Amino acid sequence: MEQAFSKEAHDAVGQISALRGNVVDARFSSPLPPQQSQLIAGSAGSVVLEVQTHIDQSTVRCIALTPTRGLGRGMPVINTGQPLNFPMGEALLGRMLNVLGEPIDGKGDIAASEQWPIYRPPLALSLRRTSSRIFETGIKVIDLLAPLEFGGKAGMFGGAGVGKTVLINEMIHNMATHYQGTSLFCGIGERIREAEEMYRSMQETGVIDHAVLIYGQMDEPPGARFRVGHAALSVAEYFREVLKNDVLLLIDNVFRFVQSGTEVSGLMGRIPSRLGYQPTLATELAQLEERIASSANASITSMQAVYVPADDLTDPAVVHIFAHLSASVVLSRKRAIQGLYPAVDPLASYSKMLSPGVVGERHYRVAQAVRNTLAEYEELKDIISMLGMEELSSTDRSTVNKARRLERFFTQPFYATEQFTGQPGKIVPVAKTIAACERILAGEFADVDERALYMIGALDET
Ligand SMILES: Nc1ncnc2c1ncn2[C@@H]1O[C@H](COP(=O)(O)OP(=O)(O)OP(=O)(O)O)[C@@H](O)[C@H]1O
Repeated sequence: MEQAFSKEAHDAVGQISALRGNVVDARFSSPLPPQQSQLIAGSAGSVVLEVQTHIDQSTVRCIALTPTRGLGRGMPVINTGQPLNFPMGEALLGRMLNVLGEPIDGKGDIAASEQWPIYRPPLALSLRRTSSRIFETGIKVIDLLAPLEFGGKAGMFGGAGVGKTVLINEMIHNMATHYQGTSLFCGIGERIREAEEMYRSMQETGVIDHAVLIYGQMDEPPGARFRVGHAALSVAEYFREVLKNDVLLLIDNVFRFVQSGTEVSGLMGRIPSRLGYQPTLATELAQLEERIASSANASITSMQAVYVPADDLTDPAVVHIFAHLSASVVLSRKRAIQGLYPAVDPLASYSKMLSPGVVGERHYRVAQAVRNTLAEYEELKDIISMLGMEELSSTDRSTVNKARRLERFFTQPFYATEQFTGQPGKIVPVAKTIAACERILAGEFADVDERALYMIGALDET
């Protein structure tokens, strides 16, 4: 039976009874620490453990949040009597922390105003607020075909190396110019180098003054990667509820959260479910995603990179993530290979905001026409590859002509890639994108070389 955290249990000392890598069993003679309790062990309490299950009347099984080097059987374990806590306060701004709330930017201690547990119940439905505002990104293809919801959850889906991280970095950059709230970046299980790069680029653009970065990267134990998302959510909730700031929560990468859950589940000896995923996948994901919500005080808008294993959009983890989002931007390898960056697949991407009531009649009409043209082109591709363009009717030829120009117009130079493309980034207001697409659809550029539309910003720059 689940017990509550209690003060009496505080400082109760147990003993390590078994140790297998990141899994530690500890025996207590006093009441067992409840699930999610934080235990400390090792010299100077350097090893942090979290209780996962009770395996019998006197033993708990824990997962380590820090490396377990130096631990051994018979060593003492101290029950802190509480779950993992994270420092909160304005002092977090401009800082980079790990899952335990320790600074990792070498800038000294953080003067926190209070400590919050990393697990908090999701906001009650009656307290949630939704809006039908659009979160404009300045990226043409996203704003037109998969507009993001202000206070909603958006996903950037893609296989390895198709541009998810670049896209998230670009959004961080674009927001610096027009977003007033706090940015919270949560790195889960990605490369350590990426954390460094992001910190540096945020310093350069000045975004860092309004940002908090929290990392559990690929070199950390699965327990740390599994819990870092919850720590970031508590910080987001603190900024929303206490400081009443709008929060932009960027997560790179949510798939790694699911994956760390799989590792933890395997370590705990649970029998895997479909494709080796943990049987608790849906619950674990919902516990994280459901906390991302907006209240009357302020909003949390989230953008999440989602790695798609083997480019398979039917992977169970990916399918579960899709279900939580109000906008899904799908990146395609085919487009990336053609150099059509950002490699957004216009037909697979989706947003529930794309309705006339939200974006307006004109935007909706243009987006539908663009989609139809691109879908027709997709269907004609087989015929073209077998018989050539000459065999197409003049109407079909005109469709292909427009679709190819639209595809090129949807490419866009990014600030995030400026160093290696040598091309300065461009932000395009959605109104200009709509007007440009109308002109392309009307056939105004039929005789213009399609390359003239490649990697430009707005049309008036050509
Ligand atoms: N908008 C873009 N413009 C030009 N090149 C790009 C763009 N987006 C991505 N690329 C190229 O693709 C590479 C991989 O991008 P990125 O690191 O964002 O991929 P990813 O999907 O996050 O990969 P991973 O899953 O491995 O983390 C970049 O280093 C760059 O060469």
